Amino acid sequence: MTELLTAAQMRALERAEIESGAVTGLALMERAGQGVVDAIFAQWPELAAPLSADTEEGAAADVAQSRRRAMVLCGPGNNGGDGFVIARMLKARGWAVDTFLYGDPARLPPDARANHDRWAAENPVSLLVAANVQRAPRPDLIVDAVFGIGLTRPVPPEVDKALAAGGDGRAANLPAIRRVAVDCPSGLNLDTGMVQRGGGPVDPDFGRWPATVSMADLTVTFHSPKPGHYLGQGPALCGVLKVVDIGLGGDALERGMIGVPPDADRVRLVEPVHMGRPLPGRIWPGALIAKARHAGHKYDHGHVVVFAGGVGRGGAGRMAARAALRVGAGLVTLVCPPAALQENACRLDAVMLRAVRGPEHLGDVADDRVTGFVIGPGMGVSERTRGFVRSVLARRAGDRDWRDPVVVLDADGLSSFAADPKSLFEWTHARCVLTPHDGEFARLFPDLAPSRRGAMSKIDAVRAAADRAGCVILLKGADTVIARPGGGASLHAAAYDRAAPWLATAGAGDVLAGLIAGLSASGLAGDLFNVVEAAAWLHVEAARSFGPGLIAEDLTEELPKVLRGIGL
Ligand SMILES: NC(=O)C1=CN([C@@H]2O[C@H](COP(=O)(O)OP(=O)(O)OC[C@H]3O[C@@H](n4cnc5c(N)ncnc54)[C@H](O)[C@@H]3O)[C@@H](O)[C@H]2O)[C@@H](O)CC1
Ligand SMILES: [K+]
Repeated sequence: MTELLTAAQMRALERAEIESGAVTGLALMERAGQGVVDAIFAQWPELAAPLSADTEEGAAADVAQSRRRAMVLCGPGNNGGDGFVIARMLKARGWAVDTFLYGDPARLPPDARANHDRWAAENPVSLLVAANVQRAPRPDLIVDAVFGIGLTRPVPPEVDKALAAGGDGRAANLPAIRRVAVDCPSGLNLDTGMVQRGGGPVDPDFGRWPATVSMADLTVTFHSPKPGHYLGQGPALCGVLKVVDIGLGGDALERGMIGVPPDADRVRLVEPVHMGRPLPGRIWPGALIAKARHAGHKYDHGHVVVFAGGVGRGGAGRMAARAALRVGAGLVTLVCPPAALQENACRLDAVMLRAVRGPEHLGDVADDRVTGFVIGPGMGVSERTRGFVRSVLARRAGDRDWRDPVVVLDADGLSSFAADPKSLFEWTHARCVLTPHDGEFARLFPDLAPSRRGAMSKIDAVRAAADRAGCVILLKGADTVIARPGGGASLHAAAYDRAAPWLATAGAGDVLAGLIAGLSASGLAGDLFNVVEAAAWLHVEAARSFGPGLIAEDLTEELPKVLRGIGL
């Protein structure tokens, strides 16, 4: 899986490399600039040719001259330094380049200053304000090198206006201006994926500090992607994301990345990739699917018990149960209130069915061979639900360690504790997985909800929640974050070429809960955190495989195809 580095980790890596004498900051900046230029021509090969009046694009632009033109917008830090390298390289390829700088050249950091001075010795540099940008000739390409990982506060209105002025589509009949962002579209926080909304002065044109960022068509980042490329607004703003190698070390970073949970201070992207290379699916996530590796009795693959709601509310539980069975649990039992027995009996075959009156009767149906529970979907917010949750969480290790059942708590199993989350956390344990969506998360961890957590990233919020609950937490979303107590975290992004918009459908979360329970049910399953990662990946893979028109039931039925597709 790919390591995601925070701004601080990226800086530390760069500093260590420079201090070791392996490379200079100036050399890194040169490689960064080269990487962006290479990525531009890889993305838009047509830009490598001079603009010609013979082409449709050239005719539309009514070209006065055939030279391609770039507008390079530079900021006050090393991101701006990259911009001056890119300006020089494009000019060397025959481009006309207009450069703009926000801030005082004398205050640029040394490497950026060196590249600015080298450029400014032969070329004019204008102040980065909207009026100057608007006056400049229309470019083929805008390079946004204003702020990168060094962004510390909202983008000032004058810079925001200047950034917007560059791409305001002045002539609607002209071909689009391509926009490349260096490290990130300026204003995007790469630790959080958020565009900071300021509480600062009111600008007459923009109102309060603008919370907009000009979207890029292509974003080129260095060494490793950052969490903000995948979290929150990141994917919508970055366009296509390219990561370029600038020769920083860090091979050791992926130590132990397969089969073990991430280090406490690390975040990784859940994907079948190791050290930058694709992994065969049968190795990951295939190796975590016990049934694919070991023959055995149905009990060897675990027994999952899923709780269903009352009359007319059983669909969620049934979908979770079927998903658990499909993904490999040896047997699955749905338990429901007696009144709902007939309804469920009409809908189930391979999934077994038992009626249970209340928590005190749970022992009648769930013996110590039960290896996993799913509790919450469709159950309703009630004292009855709380009672079942407590009685399930109280069942700890049987005679064999692996019989220590995994408990997946979702939906009403979580919301039932909104009034007193602490009374849930007294019971949650290391074999427990909470799978809230944003609303359920806010109910259990109000101080960690987006509206209250301030500058804290979603990843750090889920880490704090996992510490508090003492168990694995998966916070659902297009940017799904998984964290465990102690700090290790993963991000699963249904974004870029893994976008899965059809997954935003009722019941999809119930299927995910079932997948987690089904995958972890076997005594041969891997570490629980890794299994949760695999479930999140398979869930999105099934959605992508089915495609448009997906509803939750389809996820489970698509799973065999996905499993075959990864080589099982
Ligand atoms: N760290 C690394 O390993 C490398 C970094 N490189 C480039 O350097 C960048 C990081 O450089 P820096 O750390 O200098 O950071 P930036 O260039 O992103 O920005 C820092 C500067 O912007 C100012 N600033 C931040 N937010 C502001 C705001 N809202 N309004 C006005 N000013 C604001 C800061 O005071 C500082 O002067 C990366 O994004 C990347 O483009 C590359 O050259 C290659 C290697
Ligand atoms: K930028």
